[in-house]
Amino acid sequence: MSADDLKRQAAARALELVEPRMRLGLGTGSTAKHFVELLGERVRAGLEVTCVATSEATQAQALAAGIAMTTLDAMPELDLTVDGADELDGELRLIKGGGGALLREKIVAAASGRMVVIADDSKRVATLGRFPLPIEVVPFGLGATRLAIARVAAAAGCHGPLDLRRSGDTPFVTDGGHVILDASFGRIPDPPALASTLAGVPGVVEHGLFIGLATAAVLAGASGLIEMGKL
Ligand SMILES: O=C(CO)[C@H](O)[C@H](O)COP(=O)(O)O
Repeated sequence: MSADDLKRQAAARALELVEPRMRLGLGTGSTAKHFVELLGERVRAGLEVTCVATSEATQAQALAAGIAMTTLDAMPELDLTVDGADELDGELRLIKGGGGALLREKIVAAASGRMVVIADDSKRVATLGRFPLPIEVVPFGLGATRLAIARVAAAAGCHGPLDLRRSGDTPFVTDGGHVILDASFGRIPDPPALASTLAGVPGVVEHGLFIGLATAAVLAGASGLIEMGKL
């Protein structure tokens, strides 16, 4: 079975959690894309839900699928968000932002009563950090912000290059107009400590550590689905 088949299986399981009239957050990335596709099928068959997207890409996909979309201004509380992840550990702590949507993803997850992660089981790790941690920063003062991040990260036991994410020849720009530094730490010994110290750096808009946000996960692997937390 391909990784894409596994992602779709995880998405299909999460779809079973959706009930009529729910307020949903829709994630970003290849796994979340399966969920939106499957949700669209249910909506076209008569299911009523209202959704908020975590990126312009997901917004466009959902609208094309016929899903009713709104904003967090009109609907500031959501019942359930379903999103992918780049890594998750045994405590449902995540690294997100591989697709560059971490800021909106975190805002939407924080506005949701539940956040369910869908992924193939390759995303499960014992210790976060193998996947480079995306850190969204404002372009102004990038050099100073990068240095400040390196200093606070080192104090939290994290060392490694902070690479400006590129899209071809130019820096990758997020939906919010910011840029991303991908931090190759290899291992993050204390994710909550790093999360809080990064949040205090001027110029850092958001980082991809999601701590205490995911309430459950569905991981699809060759031997079936593994569920973590309370679905
Ligand atoms: O955080 C994300 C986007 O910002 C994605 O959820 C994450 O990158 C996982 O993507 P995929 O499902 O394609 O593996």
